[in-house]
Amino acid sequence: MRIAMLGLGSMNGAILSGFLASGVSADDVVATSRSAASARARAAEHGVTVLAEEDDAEANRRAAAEADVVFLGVKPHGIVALCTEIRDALRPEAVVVSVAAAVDLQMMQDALRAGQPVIRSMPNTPLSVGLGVVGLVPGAHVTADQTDRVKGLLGACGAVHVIDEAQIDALTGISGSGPAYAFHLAEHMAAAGVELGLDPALAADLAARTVQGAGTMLVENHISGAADAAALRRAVCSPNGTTERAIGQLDSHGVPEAVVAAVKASADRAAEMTAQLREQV
Ligand SMILES: NC(=O)c1ccc[n+]([C@@H]2O[C@H](COP(=O)([O-])OP(=O)(O)OC[C@H]3O[C@@H](n4cnc5c(N)ncnc54)[C@H](O)[C@@H]3O)[C@@H](O)[C@H]2O)c1
Ligand code: PRO
Repeated sequence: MRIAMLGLGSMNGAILSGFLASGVSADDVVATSRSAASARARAAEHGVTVLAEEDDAEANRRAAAEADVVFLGVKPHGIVALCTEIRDALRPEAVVVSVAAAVDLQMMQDALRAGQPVIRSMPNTPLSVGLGVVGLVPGAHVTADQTDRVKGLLGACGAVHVIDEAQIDALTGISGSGPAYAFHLAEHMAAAGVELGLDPALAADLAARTVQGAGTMLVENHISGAADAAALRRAVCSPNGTTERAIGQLDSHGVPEAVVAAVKASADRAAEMTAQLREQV
């Protein structure tokens, strides 16, 4: 299966790292970027061909023309223009997969040739280490076989959920944006350790491995059905112990409400962006 990755920034770069680690051959991937300098840097980093728009105005069309699956990894406001740009270069059976927030299937289908298969996705950056989460919304012209092929590709680097388009903003609020919430937590746990006198490198290591361990334990218990997040949290809290005091601080500082507000804000922003993009097309 030949793969094109148009726009090799944070998200498409993370997906590409996941693909290569899961056994996709670098020879089967052609990527594009805007500048020649970033194309060289990304090619050296991943060992794949990266064409630069700066060198070749046809870079995206060339990469798309050969591909069975085309990942669109540019910012949301650039997706429709990119669809229009590659429209006539795509093979009719090539599956276009957008990773962009807010750009709905209709906007992409309208910009591509009639009948072109399109999948809207919401991935997250831990795909780079094989622990991603992806929401997939197959468009009207996608066959079950094409969905399975994309699901198989992404499923080798994370958990894939096929969902309705109406659910994608909520999924974005949890798993699309969510890695940033976990990084934010680790960032501030480490900063507190430094305030308490720890060496910054030690504090960062403690925070990172604690988030990793808690995450792995949570997923294992979730899969087996043995315990949910609340039960695992309670198991760390000895009565009148250190953690109970700490969780009391999180609760009295409004952290549970803040997390709910954060997830909703991400979902609401996605919907707001969709409305703005619809006004522009
Ligand atoms: N970063 C995340 O965690 C994340 C998660 C889920 C979805 N997304 C989605 O991924 C998309 C990209 O976000 P990102 O964070 O990777 O941004 P980014 O800025 O890191 O990457 C975008 C890349 O596209 C390149 N680019 C722009 N126009 C181009 C063109 N015409 N041809 C070729 N390359 C072009 C840019 O140079 C840049 O490298 C967005 O639509 C976003 O909604 C991002
Ligand atoms: N990053 C993108 C954003 O912040 C989409 C989800 C994660 O808009």
